[in-house]
Amino acid sequence: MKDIKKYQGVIPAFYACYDAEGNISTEGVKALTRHLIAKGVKGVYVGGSSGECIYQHVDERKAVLEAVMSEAKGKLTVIAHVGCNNTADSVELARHAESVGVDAIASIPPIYFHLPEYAIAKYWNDMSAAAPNTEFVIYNIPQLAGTGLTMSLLKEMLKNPNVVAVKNSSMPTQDIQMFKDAGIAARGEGNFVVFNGPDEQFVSGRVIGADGGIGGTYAVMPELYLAMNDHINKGEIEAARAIQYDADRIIYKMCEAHGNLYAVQKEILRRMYGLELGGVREPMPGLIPEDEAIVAEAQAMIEAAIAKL
Ligand SMILES: CC(=O)N[C@H](C=O)[C@@H](O)[C@H](O)[C@H](O)CO
Ligand SMILES: CC(=O)C(=O)O
Repeated sequence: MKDIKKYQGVIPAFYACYDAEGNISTEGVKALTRHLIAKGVKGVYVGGSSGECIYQHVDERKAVLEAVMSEAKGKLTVIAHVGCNNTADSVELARHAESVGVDAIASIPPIYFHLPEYAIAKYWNDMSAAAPNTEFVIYNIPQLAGTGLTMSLLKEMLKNPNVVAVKNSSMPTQDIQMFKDAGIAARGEGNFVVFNGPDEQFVSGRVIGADGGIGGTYAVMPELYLAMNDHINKGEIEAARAIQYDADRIIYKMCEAHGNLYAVQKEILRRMYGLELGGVREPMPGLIPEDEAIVAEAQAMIEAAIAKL
């Protein structure tokens, strides 16, 4: 691990940014990047679930990453999720990500077919080989990917020296401990990172050993996660927990909408900051008029929680 510090902290998952026609808006991407820099986050996780990666073409994903890099270079840690559902496209994105100078690449396992572990390892290692000077982050999100990271697969991946981290989105926080322990056993203290995935348990994840967090709701309320992180660093667990409860209530409220969570969050960013990031790509459901009250309520809850800090 060259520099563990760049992974310690709050790393929002970047939202897909579209124009009114549903095409990629590089202006939106740049504006969101500048917005997050101004909020003081540690980095961004580009092209993951929140980036609607599985609904975007390879060329679109390259354009998004280039637009992020044009604003973020030297200011943010950039982790580019490059997984596609076939190896060739993933390898192409990995090579491209290294060429634009990201800090790390990341990938989910292959989805739909439940492939043997040796095939998953080869898929990840092929991407990593296409970005040989770039660190690699395993994205474990079994409830969506359909395949979970096992200890044997992690041990196999640790043979690749570029594998420096797991972004863990499984729900048991115990998984963070197990992955961290195995990583440190192989690499030594300070040389392996685990990111907390579920935003609803950011505090728990950090307390059990996550070095930082990557999350889909950080970008809409970074102040809350930055404050939780500061409190944890100071050992102020009760204060961190109180903010976690606020964040969780806000997440549950946003999830009440008919429209997808990402659509709700982009609409809130539009209302709070004038950021024009568009909607979500089908088949994800967009907002409907009945969502108006939920969006307004969630925005008010975010503003109230920030005002309490
Ligand atoms: C399953 C899923 O999408 N997990 C995300 C990443 O880990 C989280 O950041 C969620 O978006 C967040 O916790 C809201 O439920
Ligand atoms: C939430 C998250 O980490 C992602 O968008 O991939």
